[in-house]
Formats: sequence, C-alpha cells, structure tokens
Amino acid sequence: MEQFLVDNTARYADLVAAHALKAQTAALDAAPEASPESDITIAARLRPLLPDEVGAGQVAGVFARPGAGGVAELHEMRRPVRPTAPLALSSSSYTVDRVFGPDSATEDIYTRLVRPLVPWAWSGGMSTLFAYGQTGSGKTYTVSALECLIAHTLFSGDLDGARDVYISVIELAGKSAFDLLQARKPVSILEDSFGSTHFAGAADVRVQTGAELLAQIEAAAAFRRTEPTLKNATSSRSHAICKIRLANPALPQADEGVLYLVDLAGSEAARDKSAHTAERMKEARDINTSLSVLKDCIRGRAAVDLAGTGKPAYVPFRQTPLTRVLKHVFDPAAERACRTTVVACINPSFLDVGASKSTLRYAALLKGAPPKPQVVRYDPARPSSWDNAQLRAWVATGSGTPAVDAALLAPTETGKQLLSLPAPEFITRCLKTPGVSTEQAVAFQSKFWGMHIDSARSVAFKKGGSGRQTPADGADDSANGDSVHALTAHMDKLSQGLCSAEADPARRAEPFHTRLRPGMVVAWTPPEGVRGLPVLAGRNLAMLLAPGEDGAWTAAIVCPAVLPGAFEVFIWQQFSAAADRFVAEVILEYDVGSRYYYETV
Ligand SMILES: Nc1ncnc2c1ncn2[C@@H]1O[C@H](COP(=O)(O)OP(=O)(O)OP(=O)(O)O)[C@@H](O)[C@H]1O
Repeated sequence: MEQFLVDNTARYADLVAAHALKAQTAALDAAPEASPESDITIAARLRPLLPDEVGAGQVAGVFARPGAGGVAELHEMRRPVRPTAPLALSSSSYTVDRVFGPDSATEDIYTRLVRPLVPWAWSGGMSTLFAYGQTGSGKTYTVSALECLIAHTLFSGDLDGARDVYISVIELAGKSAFDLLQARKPVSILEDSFGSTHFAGAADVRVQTGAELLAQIEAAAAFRRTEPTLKNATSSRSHAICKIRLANPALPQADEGVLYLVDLAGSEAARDKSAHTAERMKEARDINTSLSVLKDCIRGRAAVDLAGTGKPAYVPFRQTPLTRVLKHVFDPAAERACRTTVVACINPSFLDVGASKSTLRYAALLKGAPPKPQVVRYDPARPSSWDNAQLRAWVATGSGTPAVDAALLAPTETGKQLLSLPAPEFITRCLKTPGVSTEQAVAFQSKFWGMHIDSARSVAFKKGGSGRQTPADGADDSANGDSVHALTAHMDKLSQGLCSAEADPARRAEPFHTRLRPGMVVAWTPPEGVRGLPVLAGRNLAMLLAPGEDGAWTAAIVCPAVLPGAFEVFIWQQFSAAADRFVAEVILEYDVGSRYYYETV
C-alpha cells in the first residue's frame, strides 16, 4: 500500500489541492471554541513534515480546515479494485476543540488550552495534560516545551498566594515503574483508601524556582529510555509522568493541587516494527497493551456520559499502571474535580493517515461531557467526609475516658487529613491530653481507622449495587472485602514468598480452615474484653505464625500503617487463639518500596 501511495504521490497531491479549493468556496462550519468551563479540552497538533520525510517525497495528508478552528481533515487514496478505475480521494474530518497546524508554535497551544490548568491546580484542583499519538508524531517535543511554559507560569508571581511546589517524575514501562529522579529506582503505583494514586518510594523534591523545576525535569529526561526506531531516532519506549504537587501553607487543611504532565509512548503500526529486535518487540507489545487499555478507558468514559440511559458503565482503569495513574480522568466515582487537556499529536504524512485517523477518533470520543465529580456530603459514619468541627465533635464523645482533647489532636485537620496522619503522630497528639494512656491512644487510633475502612467498604458496595463501578473490577469480593480498602496495585509481580496467598493454586479451593499455615493473613474475631491488644471496631487482621496445641495458633497483629491503606505486622504483639476465631483469609502482598503490606485487589 505504501508503495502504491509513493508511486502516485503527484496524483494524490493534485486531488488534495482540488479538494482544498472546493472547501474554500464552500461555507465552512466553524467549530465551537473550547468552553472555558469545559473540564476536558482536546487539541490536535499536526507537526510539520520533517526534512527527511520531505526528502523521501512524502506529502501531507492531514490538514487543519482553514477558518474552522477545530476540524482536522484527512485524505486517503486507496488502490482501486479495478486497475482501470480512476484514482479517487476518500476524505474524512474530525472535530476537536482546536487543531494546531504545522506553523503553530507551542506557545499558541499553551495560551489557548494548557495555561488554564495551572491556576486550577494552584487553587487546589487536579489538572492533567497528556499527549498521545503514534510514534514520531511530536509528543515529547510538545510536552517538553509545555513543561517549560508551565514552570515559568508557576513561578511568575502572577498567581495569588504562595505554594510549596514538589515534583516527582516516573517512567512506566510494561508493568514496571521507575523513579527518574532517583536514577531509575523501581517504585510502585499504589491506590490509597481515599482513591488517590501514589508513587510509593519515588522522590518528591521541593523546588523553589522555575529554573530548579526545569533542572529536575531535565535531570529526569536524562534517565528516560529512548531507542532509535524506523520512525524516530529518539523514540521514547515508555510513558513519562511528571507530577507537580502544590501545597498551600496558609491552608494546611485544604486539598493539595496536583498537576500531571504525561508524555505517552507512541503506538506503532506493524510496518513501524519491521526492523525491531526481540526486545523492541516486547516493548512495543507492552506499549500497545497499555495504550489499548487507555482507549478502553476513553470508551468507558464516553459510555459513562450515556449513563442517563441506564446503561452501566465500565471503565477498566485498574488494568494497567498507566490507567491507574490517570484514573482521576476516567473514574466515574471521582470525588475531586479534575481538568484535563489532551494533545493528540499527528504526523501529517500521507503514509500515516490511517494511524492519524485512529488518534483523532479517540480524541473526538474524549470530547463528550466528563463524568461529574461526586459531592462529598457529611456522613456521620464516614470520617473522610468530616470537616474539622465534625471531627472534633466526634473526638470529644468517641475517644473514651478521659476524652482526648480534640483541639490538641486535630487543631485544623479534616477527617481525611487526620486519617492520613502517621499513626505515631496521632498517638503522640492523643498523649498530650492529661490522663490518656498509650493503650487508650492506640485503641482510639484503631477505632478511627476501623470506622474509615468500614465506611469505605459500604461505599464500595453501594456503588456496585447501583450498577456503577463494581468492586475492584471483578476482584474476589469475599476474600478482600471490597475494592476501596483493597488499596493495592503493585506494578511488579511480587514473588510468592512476599505474598500471603496460598502458593499452590490447587489448594486455594480447599476450605479455609484446612489451609491454615504460617504466613497466612486472616481476619479474626478477638474475644470479648481482650486486653493488651489493639482491637479495631471493624475488621481485625492477624498473621499466623505457628500452630500450637489443641488446634490453637500463635499469631501476630496486623494493623493499618502510617501510609494510608497500608498494613504492617506487629510481630511483637503476639497472641494465641483457637482456629475457630479465624474467619477468612486475607491476601496481602509485601511492597518492597514502601515496606508495607497491601491488600490485593
Ligand atoms: N512541532 C514540531 N516542529 C518541528 N519539529 C517537530 C515538531 N514536533 C515534532 N518534531 C520533531 O519530530 C521528531 C519526533 O518528535 P518526538 O520525539 O517528539 O515524537 P514522539 O511522538 O515523542 O515519538 P515517540 O513516541 O517515538 O517517542 C523529532 O525530531 C522532533 O524534533
């Protein structure tokens, strides 16, 4: 096909020129400008043909429709079925918010569509910029230039107030994630019990000037893996994600702003891969897999927009690390408002019209109305919904005798912020109240966390029941309770030795009580009035250590840890209990990066 096009380049160019003439005389339907209120804006950027492409006789096959702002036109010429039939053009058009032609500068894209993301994140919102398109279409070129402009705006002094700015940069390749600010140290992508995504183990560097921010981005770029391919001499073989966190020191109780800048790896058509080695082929497979899940999420998100029809929506964002990071863009249950700008990058060559069509199709699909963020309403059973006054009122009545002084425990924090507080800090604050013992403080912290876990579980069940996201996208609900307090999402498959699951799959079907073994984590029922052990109001976990006499087991307490959603084994807090106190197996995996256990989804 490519040879057919090359052989007929002159005819193709004539047909395109004739089409352009017709289009100019026709009335052009002006595409609507991107609404400033819209939560997602889509740009298409057509890069210029590069000198070597022009040298090879390639011509453009994708154009910005003149005067129409947001319409891209593509022209294909197919080999006729009958050799004597005249060559004809098949033209199609796609509408996005704005199409930037080959002469447009990155500053144009920034001013029109990207700049509004910065004040949004500055004021505590979540903003995301991502560029996608086929390999060699200009994603890295565009994102790097936009990063410079964003760094300038963040430190220009034009935005109200002061923010502490932190940056992390990671690379996602297949199922692995690497910290580009720590010389490619492996990290994990974890989801906490509030549904937020974390780069566990990644550096989070504070920067105080635009130059420092850019220096970090440049340092990270030096560690990003690129390889020469047929299409691009410096092809990125992975997705790069830069996360800029904006903390407001004047309002510590407010949500932090987050700005994600994502340069996706490019998709490759079969002919782009003809010279790939086995290793390049594997990379290409991983890239195409994660991009195809991204497309499924785009499709799912579009289906959510049709939710008024009663059609249940399925957005499979938990399937790959990439879509887990971009979850807030697609998640129908997201609680935080999020603004997104997508730049669909296009190589305009007539040889790549098929790939450009696919890029534009998904861009157009993203243009639908975004899922509305849910309003977090006060729920007395849900600590993460409490403001400071509601939290303090509960502490005054729910912390035992003597009551913990709420002003000392939570001077400014909301319920969600107190849940995020490291356990030792929580306990230290409780101990500031005269008369409060360590046991009381530990039990109170456990009760508070237990309440959060239980409320998260009931939210997950409600969502499942309403036909929205079902627990953990098909996770084994009986084993892990639900998707919300199953926070995990390990990128690297941890070895069986680091996982509490039964290693032998055949044995997993056996009744739970016949499978008890050292290392297994179980939910258990503590006896009434047990003393000296932290007992949670909700589910209690323990790790079995060794069988004892009369069917009893020695076990160690497993408690919620400092990092939200993580668990740690209190190996020093052992107890002995009859096997009938153990009610279900709970599968935890050990994360080497954070050194905590996480429940598997
Ligand atoms: N708007 C543009 N103006 C001029 N040159 C451009 C433009 N966009 C991209 N290029 C050039 O095109 C080539 C490919 O660009 P880039 O590496 O950004 O592509 P990519 O989409 O990131 O590719 P991959 O997915 O393979 O990493 C580079 O040489 C780059 O300098």
